Amino acid sequence: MRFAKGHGTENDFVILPDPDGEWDLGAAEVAALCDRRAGIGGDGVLRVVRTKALGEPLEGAAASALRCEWFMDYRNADGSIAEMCGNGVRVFARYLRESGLVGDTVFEVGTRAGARRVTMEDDGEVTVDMGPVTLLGPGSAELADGPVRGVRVSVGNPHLACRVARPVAEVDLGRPPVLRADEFPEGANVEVFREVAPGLLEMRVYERGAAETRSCGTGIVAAAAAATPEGEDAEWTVRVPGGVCTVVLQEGEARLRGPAVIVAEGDVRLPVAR
Ligand SMILES: N[C@@H](CCC[C@H](N)C(=O)O)C(=O)O
Repeated sequence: MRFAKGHGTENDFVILPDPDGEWDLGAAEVAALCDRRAGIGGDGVLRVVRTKALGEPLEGAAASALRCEWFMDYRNADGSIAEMCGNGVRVFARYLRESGLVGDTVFEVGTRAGARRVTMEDDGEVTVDMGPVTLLGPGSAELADGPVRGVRVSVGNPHLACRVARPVAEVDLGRPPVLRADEFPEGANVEVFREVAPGLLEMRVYERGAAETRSCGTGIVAAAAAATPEGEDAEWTVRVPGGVCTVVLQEGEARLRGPAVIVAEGDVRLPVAR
């Protein structure tokens, strides 16, 4: 099967073109592809499928995706399904453009969180209209080095964004955060962030379905929203281990801008032997 590999601020993905929905991709296959020793390696898989060939109902928040030609079928490295990926959707857009599947510089991509408009910028970056960002009240988690408190945020997918007083490099993200089931029945991505200067955040993330990653676009938006006084608009630059993105928060919605590159293309055997 053909594949490509790409990343956005080093949040890296295996891209599987499956325009007509011929692959029934199971969790074990996704995990094998994302394995960094026995597979290709990645924080997740982006299956590139025509929305009409997806083969699953798109209802509720996902329904607006029905108007999009292309759908980003996102899988975490452990094979679980996620609603949205802010770095992934930029990489997905880059792949659609580079492979000639889309000719426009502004277009929409279908996701399980709904249609997301992407803009290919002249400087090589990609901007995504991330849709509504919803603050859901306080939440908490137990990290390897102690408890943290934060804000529960939905960016289409669930987050706990925690402001910390110390440099984020000092936080131990070596073990999966323990979350409360009543706060996060579907699990969550956990961000720790610190305001290092006005308008500048540093952030690290432990992703649901993966582990600590070098970046998380929806997590960057969640941290920016948690750092902003409620009800206000704001613009943030967010520094993560894999690079830098910017977030504009306006009237309860977010726009995320950052790099997205394709680094390799080739053939992979499915199933990947482990
Ligand atoms: N890395 C992504 C988020 C991927 C999904 C996440 N792990 C989840 O399960 O919600 C991003 O850039 O947003």
